[in-house]
Amino acid sequence: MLLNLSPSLSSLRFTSSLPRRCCSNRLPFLSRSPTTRRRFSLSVKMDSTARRRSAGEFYGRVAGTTERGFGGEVEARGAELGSLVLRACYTKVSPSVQVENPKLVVWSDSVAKLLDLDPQEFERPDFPLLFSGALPLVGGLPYAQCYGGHQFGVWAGQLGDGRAITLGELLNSRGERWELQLKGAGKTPYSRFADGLAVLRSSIREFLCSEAMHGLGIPTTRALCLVATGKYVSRDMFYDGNPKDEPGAIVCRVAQSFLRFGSYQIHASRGKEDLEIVRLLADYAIRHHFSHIEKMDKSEDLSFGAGQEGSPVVDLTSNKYAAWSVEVAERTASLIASWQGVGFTHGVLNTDNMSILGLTIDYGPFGFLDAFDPSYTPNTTDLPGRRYCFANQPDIGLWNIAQFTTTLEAANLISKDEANYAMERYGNKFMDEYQAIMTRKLGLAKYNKQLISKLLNNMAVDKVDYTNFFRVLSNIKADPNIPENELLIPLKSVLLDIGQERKEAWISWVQTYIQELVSNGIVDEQRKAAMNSVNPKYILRNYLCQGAIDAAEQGDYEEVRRVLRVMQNPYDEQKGMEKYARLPPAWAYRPGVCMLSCSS
Ligand SMILES: Nc1ncnc2c1ncn2[C@@H]1O[C@H](COP(=O)(O)OP(=O)(O)OP(=O)(O)O)[C@@H](O)[C@H]1O
Ligand SMILES: [Mg+2]
Repeated sequence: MLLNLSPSLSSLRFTSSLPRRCCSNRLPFLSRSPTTRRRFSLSVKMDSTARRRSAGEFYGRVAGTTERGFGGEVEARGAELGSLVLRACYTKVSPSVQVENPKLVVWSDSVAKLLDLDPQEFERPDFPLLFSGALPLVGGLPYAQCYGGHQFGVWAGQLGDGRAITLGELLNSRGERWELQLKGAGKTPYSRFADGLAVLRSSIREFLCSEAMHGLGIPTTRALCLVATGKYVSRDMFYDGNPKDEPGAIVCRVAQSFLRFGSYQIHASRGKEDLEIVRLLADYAIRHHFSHIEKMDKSEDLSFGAGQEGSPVVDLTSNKYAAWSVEVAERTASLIASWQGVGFTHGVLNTDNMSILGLTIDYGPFGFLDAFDPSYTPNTTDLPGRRYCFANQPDIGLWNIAQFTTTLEAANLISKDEANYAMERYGNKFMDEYQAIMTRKLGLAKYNKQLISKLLNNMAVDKVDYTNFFRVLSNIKADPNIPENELLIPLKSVLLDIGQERKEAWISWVQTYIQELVSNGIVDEQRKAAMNSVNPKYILRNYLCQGAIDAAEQGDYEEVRRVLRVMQNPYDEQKGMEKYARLPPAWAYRPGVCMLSCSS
């Protein structure tokens, strides 16, 4: 039954979606058992230049672990246990979640604006029913996508969408395409062994972090609203064999597209008969999300590599897929550089969690750095090898791009040279962006590798808070005559418990920093304003999420809403909100707060 909707929700303009011929409901053979599945292994080819240029080595030195490697074989979660959906990239399926007096926990007015949705619609009594999927949206065309991925470096086959159901794609008045997706809306043909549901705890984390990342200016999937279903879901949060009933919830997330690297990999993995789908999906993505590539001027000379010894010419105007792979590589590089800038550690950088639009996607066991620690990983599953730790993210991005370009190569869309070229561009883009970001964080006019490297080294040794340090750094004056015993005064709130020897190391660093500032010649006040516009005062530390979760699990949603408001403007001083800039309290170190599992 369709509800008689008020003008705003009912006037959302849903549009056509993924290629119709790739819908499993149109195919005679839907699925087969996993026993007949093929094995898929892609070797990783890292272009040596790209690798050299990535920042991992840099962090590696800081951590004193130049030898990195992505070791620690962790068993890939989600081995194929369900049936496989073949020769299709999506299946029409409707949300099937059970609800009992569902409640709207939190919502985002700014996402409503993206969709041209009247914010008053959040007050509709049937809103929680519509956005838990219990009632259908007029004009919606719900479906779940098929994708696979490498998990912890191991090919894991078909994975999703196991619990995310797209309600449809909207066109807003500016002609932008926005996909609405419910995460935790019930089983799909891709759910394998699991229940298709999500809990309030993980949904609050996803909602808050999506909007916090947007507030920081970092590309991300967005979140329109979060509904508590009123039903309980069983989860073994610590994987200790003691599952607990937790309140269920559903986030409605929004992005221009949720296509992932794994959306392409799955079809390449299935050999000849599915390669056509790789091409169709690539055409779809380019047409709708990279249309400038299709319009590229063929007369423009975009040849690269000519004249350099041993590097073949790559002409991006002659192959749109090559141009596309370069853009995906560069967007990924920019994204990861921006994560490094704010200390964000994703926690599960599997290829199924890599967006082709360069968005942050899948807020599972993520964490922002508190004390600077290059080897920090927030994910307990990642602990043996720390494959996804903070310092490894740039290299993992490249590893994932290597999987993506290998996929396009397997589908005969790009050549080996073009694949190598995309990886090289990843490395260059990452270093350019990373250097620019760190230069801005320090308020410098030009990149100073030694100064930054020394700083990170000092921060690692003294476990200095990554966010608060850069915020107070802007208080340093570019005055070479400040007496030595006063040099650390502006930093005293962040240099805690350091002995005389370490004080000397910091004084020496501050002296060099001041010399650099003096030679840059930027007026102190101007520099301070510029630095405060890139160094956030507020960051979504895991303990802040936990405070909001604890209250929400008791039925009080005010704290979630307050944290959202603070994180929407992370660069502003906000009166009365200083407590949200504090370091984690002792209770934050209990299991499940700063260190999380994938159980959600
Ligand atoms: N409770 C669940 N029921 C069914 N499928 C699930 C469930 N939890 C995870 N999955 C599926 O397992 C795959 C890998 O898990 P991951 O932790 O990345 O999931 P996720 O948080 O649901 O993903 P995303 O935010 O990327 O959509 C995903 O494709 C996801 O759809
Ligand atoms: Mg995921």
